[in-house]
Amino acid sequence: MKETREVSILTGFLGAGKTTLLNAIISGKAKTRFAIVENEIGEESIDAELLIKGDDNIVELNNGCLCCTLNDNLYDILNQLWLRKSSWDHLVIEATGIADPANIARPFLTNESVQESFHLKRVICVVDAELIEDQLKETEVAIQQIAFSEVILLNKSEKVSVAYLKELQAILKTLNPFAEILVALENDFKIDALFNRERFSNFYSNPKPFLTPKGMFNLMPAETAAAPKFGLGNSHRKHQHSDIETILLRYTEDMDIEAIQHRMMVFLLTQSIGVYRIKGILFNKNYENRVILQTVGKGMSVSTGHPWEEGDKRESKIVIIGKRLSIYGFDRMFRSCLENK
Ligand SMILES: Nc1nc2c(ncn2[C@@H]2O[C@H](COP(=O)(O)OP(=O)(O)OP(=O)(O)O)[C@@H](O)[C@H]2O)c(=O)[nH]1
Repeated sequence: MKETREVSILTGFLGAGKTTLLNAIISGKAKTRFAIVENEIGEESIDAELLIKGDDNIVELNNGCLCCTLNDNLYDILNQLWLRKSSWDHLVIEATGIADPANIARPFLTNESVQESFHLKRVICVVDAELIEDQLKETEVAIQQIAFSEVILLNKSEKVSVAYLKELQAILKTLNPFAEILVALENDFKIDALFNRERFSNFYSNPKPFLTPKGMFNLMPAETAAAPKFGLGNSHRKHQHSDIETILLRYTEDMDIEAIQHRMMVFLLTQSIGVYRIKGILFNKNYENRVILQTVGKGMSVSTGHPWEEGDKRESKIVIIGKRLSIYGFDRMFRSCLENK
């Protein structure tokens, strides 16, 4: 029998907890050797810096969202991974937070040569229990992600009441009655249960959401306007099939870590409408490690990242994802947090 490798696709809206789950998978299923494809919207990798480093084959794919540029890149990566298949057992593809997983799954469901070697076992959707209702109202892709998955992992459940959690499960069931819904409690991701579930054999490759309650979701039309370019090294991009855009800012000067936390707190409370996600790797020469700044909705976290090694390019990189973003405004805000500005 021909050798094959199993594949899981990890989907879920921006900030739901995909990378956090991936870290738990990598460290929790010690006997399985994972190959990981990390797809990011911006052209700069931030998530790879947030992953636990190990012997795993981690491939970063940051020159486009896999779901809209599908894509010689994925075929190249599958070929490369196949050549070194003796070093891994299971492939996990982490989609971007705004990807339609059906598009990523398509080659595994329709391309015979891919199917000969790679077996798509499941699509796992991580859901932010606190924010998903708003996300469902604002973006169609949040519905597509839930509708296409075999397993829905209701994450950040400690942030909502038990009664609301039940209500939420009923809403998710209307979007996808076939999926198994697991509730992650206090970072217990139920990894074995996640990996028990397999694809339904009769599931077609481009589903519409089931029984979407009429009038419940106000879906935004997609825009296709070209994004303006800004400055050296900074960029402003639009996802090809939605009005969600990305800004990347870089600074080589020392970032004042206290100042940026304070500034971000005020920003999140007063000005953050339309900003879904901010991820920053911050540099300050007085810190031996990278400082990781993240926001999801109005929540913010600051943590310690990997140490700076010799040869690393020492700079702060900040990615902002949302709608109708002003690169000038964000640049001004982050510049005001630089030391010796
Ligand atoms: N309170 C709480 N925070 C969590 C939980 N899981 C993840 N987070 C936090 O949520 C933020 C986003 O988590 P990520 O794992 O980076 O989310 P993601 O889905 O990979 O985000 P994108 O790459 O932007 O799509 C981080 O600050 C995490 O620490 C949880 O169960 N509870």
